[in-house]
Amino acid sequence: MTHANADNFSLDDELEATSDWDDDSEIALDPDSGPDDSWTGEPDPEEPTAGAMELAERHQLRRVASLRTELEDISEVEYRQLRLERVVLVGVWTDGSVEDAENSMAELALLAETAGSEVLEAIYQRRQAPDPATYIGRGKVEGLAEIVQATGADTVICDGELAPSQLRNLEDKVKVKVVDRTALILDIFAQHAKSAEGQAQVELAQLSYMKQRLRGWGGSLSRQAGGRVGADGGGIGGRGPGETKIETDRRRINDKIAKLRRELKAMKGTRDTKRQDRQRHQVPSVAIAGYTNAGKSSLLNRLTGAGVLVEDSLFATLDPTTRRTTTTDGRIYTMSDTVGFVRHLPHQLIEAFRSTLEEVADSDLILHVVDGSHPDPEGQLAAVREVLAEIGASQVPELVVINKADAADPLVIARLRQREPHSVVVSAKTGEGIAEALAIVEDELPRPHVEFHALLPYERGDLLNRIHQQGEIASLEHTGDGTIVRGRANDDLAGELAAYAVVPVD
Ligand SMILES: Nc1nc2c(ncn2[C@@H]2O[C@H](COP(=O)(O)OP(=O)(O)OP(=O)(O)O)[C@@H](O)[C@H]2O)c(=O)[nH]1
Ligand SMILES: [Mg+2]
Repeated sequence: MTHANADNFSLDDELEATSDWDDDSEIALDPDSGPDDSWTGEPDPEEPTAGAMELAERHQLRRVASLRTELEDISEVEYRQLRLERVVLVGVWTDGSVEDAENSMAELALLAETAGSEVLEAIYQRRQAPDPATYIGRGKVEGLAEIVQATGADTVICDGELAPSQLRNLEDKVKVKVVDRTALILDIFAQHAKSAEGQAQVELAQLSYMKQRLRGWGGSLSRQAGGRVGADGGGIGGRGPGETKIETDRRRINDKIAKLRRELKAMKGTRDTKRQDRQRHQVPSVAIAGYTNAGKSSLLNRLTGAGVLVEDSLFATLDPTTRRTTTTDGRIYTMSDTVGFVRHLPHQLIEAFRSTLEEVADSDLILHVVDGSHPDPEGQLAAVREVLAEIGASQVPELVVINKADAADPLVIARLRQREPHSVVVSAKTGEGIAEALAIVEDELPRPHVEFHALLPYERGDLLNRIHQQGEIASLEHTGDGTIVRGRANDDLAGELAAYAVVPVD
């Protein structure tokens, strides 16, 4: 580093004190008395009990190993099973206010707790940019080592995505495991993945992350493959004598990635079929998207009566749930819950979850849920829109659903309403605003576009039924010959109604 002053930024008065590891430069996040209860709140006793079994099961299975059998023999590069027990959080804050910095650290603390760890201390440093060698300023590494020792922490979690060399350098100095935010999020996903597809997606993301870091896991990696090559290591097509361990590992990871991609493709096939089915019948679809913990699953439950898991935890939902539901006038549509987003969602995860996220991009309407009681709802809206853009969903009509109105500051709600004119204020908890939200959704669902005028004989009650569910009725009259109906239907249904068309007489 050339600028000697790198560690001493005092951009404005309130930040002056953050230039050193003194008391003012640290925020200690006591998990039990966070500045906002919503961060660490106990599960609400009034919460619907649907999904409770799944919840219990999840808590029991907290420490799922993130990688399974096939990679077990990659001993040196074994993806560090994040046995995060007692952790110290470290951040480097480069721009924005102190409040922003503290929100970011609070979120990191929540993520760490979600992964099952206990946060002992959280500290951050104001800096123009992270140090290329050690992330925090080199002068501060000693201080961090002392904190680690004093608290008895076994892991340091950095609030960003670090280069392998930064992780290694820090590890050498602080003598405990050092991981970054990306690894932490991947670990949470690994713990929460339940369906075969979800597990494969997470594993794919982990392997991509790990592959880029093969060199980072210590000197022993460059060692040549010795006598202890397993059965699948030295067989047909096995590497030549000069192939190093790291090459072997990389090749195995690539093989595994290819295998997962194939499996995921097959699983996607099944889902695509279902989706095409819906599209063929032109069933409109609504996707619920939003920041993690915004209340997406709660909203789906409220809007459709689905018994989806709700948990005061980040990334409770990984598997998308789709529910069929009907408008008050009887039209059928679907509503899906999906994985939550977060600032700097690891791109490996977006990549791996792309097929799941495509459903959001393909929907007719996105309900963008934002937690009105969060300290930085605008930041969440922006982070979610960034991901939506990345998955090609920016063109889909969006209704902003400002949730948790029961817990939010009315001034914040007013501010959000002003900023997001196309929005509705609700509380999935109390039911406030839900009827209004539903009315807007029904109004914005795509309308069938083919006009028809048919005389349906009474034995075609099935067609009349379908008109009720999929079409729109403008007029209906029972006559001696059958029911005369006028209205609009989708292509499919209009085609079938053509056989009974009333020929206009001039
Ligand atoms: N006070 C209040 N809490 C709510 C409301 N809606 C949801 N919550 C709580 O917020 C937490 C998260 O709710 P979920 O529905 O699981 O949120 P999610 O967006 O599906 O979260 P992930 O799936 O983890 O991304 C739970 O503790 C809910 O009880 C609300 O309207 N008011
Ligand atoms: Mg959820």
